[in-house]
Amino acid sequence: MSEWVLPDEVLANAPTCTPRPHELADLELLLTGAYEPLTGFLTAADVASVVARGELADGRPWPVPITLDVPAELAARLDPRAPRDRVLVLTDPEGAPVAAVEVLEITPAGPGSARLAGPVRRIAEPAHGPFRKMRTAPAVVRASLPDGRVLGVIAERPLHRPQLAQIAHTARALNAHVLLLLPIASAGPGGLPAEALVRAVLAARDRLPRCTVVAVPLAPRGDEIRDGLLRAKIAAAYGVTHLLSLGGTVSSAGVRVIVPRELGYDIRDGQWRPLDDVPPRFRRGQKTPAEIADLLDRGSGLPDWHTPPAVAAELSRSRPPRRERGLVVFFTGFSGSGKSTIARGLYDALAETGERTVSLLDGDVVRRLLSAGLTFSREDRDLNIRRIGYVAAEIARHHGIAICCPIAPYAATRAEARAAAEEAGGGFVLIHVATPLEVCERRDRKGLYAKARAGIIGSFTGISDPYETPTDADLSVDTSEIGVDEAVKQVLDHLRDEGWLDRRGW
Ligand SMILES: Nc1ncnc2c1ncn2[C@@H]1O[C@H](COP(=O)(O)OS(=O)(=O)O)[C@@H](OP(=O)(O)O)[C@H]1O
Ligand SMILES: Nc1ncnc2c1ncn2[C@@H]1O[C@H](COP(=O)(O)OP(=O)(O)O)[C@@H](O)[C@H]1O
Repeated sequence: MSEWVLPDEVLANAPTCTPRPHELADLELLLTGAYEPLTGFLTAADVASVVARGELADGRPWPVPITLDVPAELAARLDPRAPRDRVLVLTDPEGAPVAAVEVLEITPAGPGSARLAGPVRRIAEPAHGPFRKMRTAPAVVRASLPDGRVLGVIAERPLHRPQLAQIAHTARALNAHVLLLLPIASAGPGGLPAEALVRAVLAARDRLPRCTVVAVPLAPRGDEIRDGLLRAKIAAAYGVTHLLSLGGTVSSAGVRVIVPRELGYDIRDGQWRPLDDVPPRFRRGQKTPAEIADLLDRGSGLPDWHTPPAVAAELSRSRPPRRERGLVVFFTGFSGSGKSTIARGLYDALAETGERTVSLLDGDVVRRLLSAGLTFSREDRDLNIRRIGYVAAEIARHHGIAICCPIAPYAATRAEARAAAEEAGGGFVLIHVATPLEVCERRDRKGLYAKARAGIIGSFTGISDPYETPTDADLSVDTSEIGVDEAVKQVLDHLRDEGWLDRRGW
């Protein structure tokens, strides 16, 4: 790492900041040497050069900008020209100091934000984070590897039988030691939490050749090619000579990339072998991630021929069947469209079966208690929906069903409610009660449309205030030509079809 030495009083008086999760992950990779040759966050010249040419300003190849953005008012307290006033202490989310950055450059980075560049130095070993003992530094890993070839495998998804066969075959063919790299910085594809991914991969360990396992705080940045190059660079830092590509793009950056042949399951003898070697009528293919997710959601279990039972058990523990998971049923639509009426019908049906605990976050009750005092301005409507979304997500976290029926006119806030439920491990079913405005206005149960037309009440949804029609509704119900029972039935059928409820009738 860097050579500079800081007096304690400089550190003690330095401002502090908790970087965002992906910046903390980058920080750890900088500190452990996994980002060799980088020693700190990149300067603007380096960033421009990396973006334009995939190399640092001095010409050394580097695929991805590694940057640190902080609030502008914090940056204003730093002076890159004054050695005693240019140190920023970086803390973990609990506020414990982890590292110091010697800020040599400050550039604007969008409204209210500044980008800092400069070398980093470790202050204390990080104390928290799952699988900490597996986060061995690259130099330590390299020293522990046997001589000869090292086959790197970046396990971004759980390892099923075909991948296990590919790893075993390639390791044998190359006569290589296997180094399994487990990305742990963010949830994996399909929302599988990083800890669950690690458990699922480790559940297959007895089916792997002898191997070294390392957890790496590596998160994708969304650019497949550059992400692939970064993965290869990091793998090389850990001592990998050959990298097995298991689906994600892996580009060569000093290591040989092996793209294995696709395998098929041969039902004649229960072996996985190259697809072309198995006649189609005896062949079963690998399941796609979407098919695997669907089997788990329905609670059907993953078949033994495809997935070792220990891996399947770990996966169904982290992604239980939908009928056991929490759920938010979120109705949206104009006033008078039928949201509350259908929601109450759904509530009664679920209460009758006793299958799940159900909470109805009734619009009137919400506005009287949870959101008392809020108006119908955009800000207050958004806050109202955020509060509903928060409570509903907590209900889902504890495996209950929450039924919500606000107008929720803005797509972005509905998306926030969906994200909150999913983050809590629950499902989110958005039901657009798509009854046309004219029908709602004709019903005018509370006389509010008449008042809105007369201008007695302002900002009325559909009349003098916007309603963003959902483009992401899971179900749409128009109540203008069906009765209440039929509307409730459509919702129940959908929830049953999608596996959220038992098929048992009532
Ligand atoms: N300006 C204005 N715009 C829309 N609605 C109004 C307004 N003023 C009062 N009401 C009554 O409040 C109910 C909507 O409240 P919500 O909490 O569902 O609205 S929002 O989701 O926060 O937009 C809604 O009740 P429902 O008919 O049950 O939807 C209206 O009766
Ligand atoms: N199929 C249907 N589903 C729901 N409500 C219906 C249906 N057909 C007619 N209605 C009537 O429409 C009105 C809907 O009002 P409400 O449920 O309070 O709407 P919202 O909660 O969307 O404001 C009620 O008077 C209800 O009886």
